[in-house]
Amino acid sequence: MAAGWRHVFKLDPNRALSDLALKMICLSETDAIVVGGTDGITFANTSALLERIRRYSVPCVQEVSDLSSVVPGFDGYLIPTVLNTEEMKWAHGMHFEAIRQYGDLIPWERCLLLGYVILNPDAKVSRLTKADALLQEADVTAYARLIEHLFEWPVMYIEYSGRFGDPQMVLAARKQLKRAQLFYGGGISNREQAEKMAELADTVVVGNLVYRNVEMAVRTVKWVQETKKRLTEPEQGPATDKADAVPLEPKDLKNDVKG
Ligand SMILES: CC(C)=CCC/C(C)=C/CC/C(C)=C/CC/C(C)=C/CC/C(C)=C/CC/C(C)=C/CC/C(C)=C/COP(=O)(O)OP(=O)(O)O
Ligand SMILES: O=P(O)(O)OC[C@@H](O)CO
Ligand SMILES: [Mg+2]
Repeated sequence: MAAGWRHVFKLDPNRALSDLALKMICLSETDAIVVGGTDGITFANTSALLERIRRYSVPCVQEVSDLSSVVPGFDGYLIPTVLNTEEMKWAHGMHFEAIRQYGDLIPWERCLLLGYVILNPDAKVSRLTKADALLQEADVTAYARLIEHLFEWPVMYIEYSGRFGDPQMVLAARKQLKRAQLFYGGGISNREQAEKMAELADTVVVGNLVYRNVEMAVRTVKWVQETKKRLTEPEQGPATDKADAVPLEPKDLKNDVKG
């Protein structure tokens, strides 16, 4: 579901967004919109936001943080699980309860597990989940290895929600992840920050900036996409002067033929 996402916006149903700002976000050419937040998320405000986003063709998924606010009709469902918490309910307790009650109704093929490592101790989500957010690089390395090799989860999410994170921490995760997709989110507010995290993470999440400066938020799409393009497309060498180029001999061509 999320494969190929380079940039996503996370919109909070508990915050006001004008029609114009929403239009700018939906037409920004971001890869997807994630609807979710930590507090004040209800069925009513989530469905109202989904209805407004559905005026546009951008893919839209819900990040489930509370079972009572799951709304049918999203393209997919992101299911967070927190690794660096000591409270079992945020790791898999609430998930167990959800599946115990509604297991027959869950569209599994449209659900994607996000393995959160929360690194900002002052974030709401950190306080909510009682995360041990004061980690060392070696801890992040270990969590990344756990996700990549033992759990074989699809996504590791480095979460700094509300403040820009330490690129060294993201790099520590990056070095371990080949199969799993790396999400980064937290405090992206300018070009330098967007480009830095786009160099390290597979998917960059922009949230609060939408509510502070929507024009700047829209520009992060281009900065992330251009950084990714620069990293994947080999640099063009100096143009060859055709007059100096040595023509291929028939034997060279023959050597190229397989079989
Ligand atoms: C019929 C139909 C559509 C069915 C779908 C059913 C479905 C998808 C079921 C899901 C099954 C399932 C296993 C659900 C899990 C249930 C659950 C409640 C799990 C708990 C998830 C969890 C660990 C939540 C903790 C909070 C968290 C990690 C939130 C992430 C989002 C986040 C950090 C947002 C930023 O929040 P914000 O408010 O913006 O914060 P700031 O103030 O810092 O900006
Ligand atoms: O809101 P910001 O700080 O941009 O963080 C984005 C996202 O990671 C929040 O879950
Ligand atoms: Mg927020």
